[in-house]
Amino acid sequence: MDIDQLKERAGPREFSPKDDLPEKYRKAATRMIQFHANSEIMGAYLERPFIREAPSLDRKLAFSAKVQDEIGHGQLLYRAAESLGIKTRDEMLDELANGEGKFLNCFHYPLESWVETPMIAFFVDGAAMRRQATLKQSSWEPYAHAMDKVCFEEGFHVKHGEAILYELMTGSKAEQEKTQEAFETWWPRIIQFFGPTDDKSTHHDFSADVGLKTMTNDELRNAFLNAYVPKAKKYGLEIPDEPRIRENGDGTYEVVEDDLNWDEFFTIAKNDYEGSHEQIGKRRRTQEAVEWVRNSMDDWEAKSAGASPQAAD
Ligand SMILES: CC(C)(COP(=O)(O)OP(=O)(O)OC[C@H]1O[C@@H](n2cnc3c(N)ncnc32)[C@H](O)[C@@H]1OP(=O)(O)O)[C@@H](O)C(=O)NCCC(=O)NCCSC(=O)Cc1ccccc1
Repeated sequence: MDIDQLKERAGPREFSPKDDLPEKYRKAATRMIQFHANSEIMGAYLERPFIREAPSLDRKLAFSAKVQDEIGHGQLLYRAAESLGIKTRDEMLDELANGEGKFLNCFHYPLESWVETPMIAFFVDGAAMRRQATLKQSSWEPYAHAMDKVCFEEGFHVKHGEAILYELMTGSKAEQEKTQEAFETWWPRIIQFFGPTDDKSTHHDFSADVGLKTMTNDELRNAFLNAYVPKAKKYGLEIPDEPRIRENGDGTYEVVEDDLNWDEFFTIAKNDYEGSHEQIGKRRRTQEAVEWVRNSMDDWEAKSAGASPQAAD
């Protein structure tokens, strides 16, 4: 199939490994799904310390389950990317560890205190849900299929983050003030979650033409603002003055996109931000620390393949 035929056929869950697809499509889908898989893993690394630091047993259990879910999503997505035949899962994991793998802007910043946890577990997860719900209609079937499980679990994550936000915003005055401070720091990054403005999005048009993406970055950003500005207010958070958010008079919102720091965003998108090196370094060290496990498994597999059936038993 050539690109024009593919564009004509493109639709929800239309393509799978049994189709003979042009390399341009397979590369574009790999770039997008690899980015997604990397983001799941790097998000889990930020949240992992809170398994220990959470203030109660229930919260520790919930964080433990969430981190495991996110790592599971990453693995599922590497498989969905691998099925395009461009890169193996191991190659993608190596790229993440050596700084070539790209991932979500929000996960290049440190997450240092408990009051910050709902910024990821409620707002970033809520933003992720918005986008992922649309990706259930993606044209690469293994990706759309993975989204069924990811969205199901992500729904619980958002509720978990919302419960923490509620607890903090109905807690002591100090907790409320610190949560507001965390919100002011994270809010612009969360708005940038949806990627560059449509006029600066280099990949959107092709991805939309071949059915990988179904909504633009700005459409999703606005849909998120419409749902989450009221939610933030409901819990007593004040929307910061910058970036300016316009209320359109019909219950919808828009951000003044020029108020956002796009230079910082694009530095992050290239893994060149100071925090990027720190987060990637953590991932690399963990991958190196368990190299012996991978090597033992490879040895075992090689030995099993060489052994007679009786010997393998
Ligand atoms: C929307 C976009 C991410 C980007 O649109 P496209 O049309 O593909 O690109 P576009 O031309 O608009 O951009 C130009 C350049 O800018 C890059 N860039 C863009 N945005 C970002 C960004 N935010 N951060 C950093 N870089 C960004 C982009 O890669 C490109 O760079 P390149 O030229 O390749 O070097 C799309 O790929 C997509 O839908 N991906 C699938 C969903 C997905 O990945 N979700 C992940 C979150 S899952 C999660 O959080 C779950 C969780 C929650 C809590 C805890 C743990 C886990």
